[in-house]
This record gives sequence, structure tokens and C-alpha cells, in this order.
Amino acid sequence: MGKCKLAVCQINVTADKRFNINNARDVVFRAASQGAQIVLLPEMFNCPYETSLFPDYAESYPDGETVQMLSRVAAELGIVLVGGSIPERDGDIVYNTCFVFGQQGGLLGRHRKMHLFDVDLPDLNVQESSTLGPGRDFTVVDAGICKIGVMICFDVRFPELARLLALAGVDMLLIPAAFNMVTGPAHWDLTMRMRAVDNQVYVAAASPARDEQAEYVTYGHSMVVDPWGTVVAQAGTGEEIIVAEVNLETIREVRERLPLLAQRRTDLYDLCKK
Ligand SMILES: O=C(O)CCC(=O)C(=O)O
Repeated sequence: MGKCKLAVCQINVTADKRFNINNARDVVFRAASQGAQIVLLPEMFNCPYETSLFPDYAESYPDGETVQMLSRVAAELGIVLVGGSIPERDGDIVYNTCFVFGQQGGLLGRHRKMHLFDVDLPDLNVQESSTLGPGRDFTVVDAGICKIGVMICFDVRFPELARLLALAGVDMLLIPAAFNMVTGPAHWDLTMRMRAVDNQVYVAAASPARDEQAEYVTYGHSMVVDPWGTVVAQAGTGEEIIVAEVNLETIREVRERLPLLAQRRTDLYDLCKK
């Protein structure tokens, strides 16, 4: 069973789309120079996280400048690039989409955020569905060295999705995300670690760096969690690359000693039968 190096890039995101694209490119180069074979970028890395701005920053596949950059950089560096997310326009609908490119620059997968972040909390009202449409497809990417399941931010709160991806055989859940100063301190570590423990997979989440002046202040603290739930790497709040080794043997060992997936009582779980 194999090992690989995963880099999670916590990057600055500004109102300047061109800056964001160039900065992401530079940071991915730095991550690859540290030996990373798989590189993960944050949610909405080419656009401030403001629902009203998503349509203005949106672009289409394959002609958009951000996706073109991601494909070129993946090929140039010979890495698997899990390109965070960007607003993607398809006809009349804008999606919150993660494009994954392979070592030759080809598209390996595309995840459109399934669960839109519509919440009304004290000090936080976000209605993604005011400008975005929800995705419908599960995204499992065969990256050669390992199988990757992709979820975007709020998707992580739905254990069903992570479980379906685990049952489909993924070794890691890669999550472009942008928690905030209300839900981040309360739930970021807990949720990421829980999805790893539930499913005995690696979990990595990439956040934009924190900008205190932004309308939506992101939490930061990008992290990598191993299948035992241990946080093996974690960023602070500024721009930072964290690198971790992913060891597929660790997944096998944890599952052998604590066989959660095998001990599920699927014979009892169908409530409709009662
Ligand atoms: O689930 C959360 O607390 C944050 C979700 C979020 O920020 C998002 O989905 O963009």
C-alpha cells in the first residue's frame, strides 16, 4: 500500500480576481517544491466569499481563466490539483464547483457543492441559494496513488455524504471550505475530525486565509486529520502551506483494529421496513 504527500494551501483571497489566480498559482508551485503530489486549494479562492459577487466572478469550463490556470499548473508540476472551488457558470445557473486536474492536466473530476449554505444564525446570515444552484453528483476521483472524495464546506456537515464516499472506497475526503468566525470556533475541528473518525479515512480541509476587513471573515485553521482522528497538520490564520504524509497502510490498520465499517448493522437500518 502506498504513501503520498498532500499539501493544503491556505491562501489570501482579495477582490482582485487576477491577483487571486496568480497568487494561487504561486502557492501551488511552492507546495509542489515541498514534494507534494496532491495539492488542495480553498473554497471560492478566486472570489471574495460574498453570495452577491458569485455571478460576477463566475466562469465556464473549459474556457475560464481560473480552470485554464489549474489545468496548466497541474500538468507543469505533474501533480493532482484539487482546485478549491470557484463560481462556475453553466447556462443560467452558477454552481460552487471544485475542479480536479491530473498529472497531465486533464479533468479528473468536478464537484458541484450539493448542500448550499443557507443559514440564519446570530451574527451570520448567508443564503447561498440566492445566487447558486445545488450540485447533484457524488464526486470520487481516482488519483492513481489513492481515491479522493470531494465535498465542499457545508457538505461536510452531512455525514451521509461522507459515508457514501467512504463506501465507494475513497481514502481521503478533500474539502475546500470557508468556515467563519461564528461556526468555525464551534464546529470546524469537531466536524473535520468526526468525518475522519466515522469513516476511517484521511480528511483535509483548506480555508482561505483570514482577512479581518472582509465582509465574511473566514476562520482559517486549514487542517489534515488522519483516520484515527488525530490532527496531523494545522495552519494558523494567515497564508500558509501545510504538508502531511498520507499513508494508506494507516487506513488499513485502523479499520482492521476497529472494524466500524464491517460492523454496521445494515440489516437493521432500513426504517421503512418497520
Ligand atoms: O458549515 C459551516 O459552518 C460553514 C459553511 C460554509 O461556510 C460554506 O458552506 O461555505
